[in-house]
Amino acid sequence: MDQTIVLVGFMGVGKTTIGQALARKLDFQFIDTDQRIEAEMGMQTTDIFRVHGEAFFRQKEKETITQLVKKKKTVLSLGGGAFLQAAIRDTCLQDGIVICLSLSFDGWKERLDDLLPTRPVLQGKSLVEIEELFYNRQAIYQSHHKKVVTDALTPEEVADEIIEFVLKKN
Ligand SMILES: Nc1ncnc2c1ncn2[C@@H]1O[C@H](COP(=O)(O)OP(=O)(O)O)[C@@H](O)[C@H]1O
Ligand SMILES: O=C(O)C1=C[C@@H](OP(=O)(O)O)[C@@H](O)[C@H](O)C1
Ligand SMILES: [Mg+2]
Repeated sequence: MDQTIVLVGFMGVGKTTIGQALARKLDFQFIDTDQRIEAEMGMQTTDIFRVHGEAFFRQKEKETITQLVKKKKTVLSLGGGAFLQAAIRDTCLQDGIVICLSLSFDGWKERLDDLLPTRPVLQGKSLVEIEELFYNRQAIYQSHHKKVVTDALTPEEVADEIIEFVLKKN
């Protein structure tokens, strides 16, 4: 099993945290596409959105993911908006094993205060608007090979469930 494992799901669900645990357990390279874009631009995501705009970020996201998904023995954690683009969904489903991380809105709400400062998409929105975004976004995450509900699991346990799936699949 050497295919790239792609983690998708709404912001704050745990893609970056679980991706790191998963890569360590599999001895795969870990790449977070937001961190990759931030390093390349020398700016935080929030500043990229503010200075260059969301369309610019989405274009960078597409270029970055299209290239990285071709790698082997890699865990690729995407940003929560990446699957808005059909081209990203298609390339990830074709070249990678796509794992959708899912969390209830009640569970997610507990993380809101931690997420607000670093997630530009949440800024200036009321809780009702955020809840609407949470549910509206769910449709794009239905493109996957496997879904893991993470509410009652630690990052390590989620990683173990993903490993069980990918080993069975191959
Ligand atoms: N399974 C989990 N249980 C509890 N907290 C978690 C879990 N996964 C992630 N977190 C916490 O949720 C927050 C967002 O995690 P992060 O990995 O940045 O999400 P994402 O990359 O999907 O936006 C962090 O504070 C992280 O520690
Ligand atoms: O959902 C989104 O549109 C975004 C999610 C973020 O990543 P996380 O899902 O890792 O928070 C990051 O890519 C950017 O702030 C936009
Ligand atoms: Mg992340």
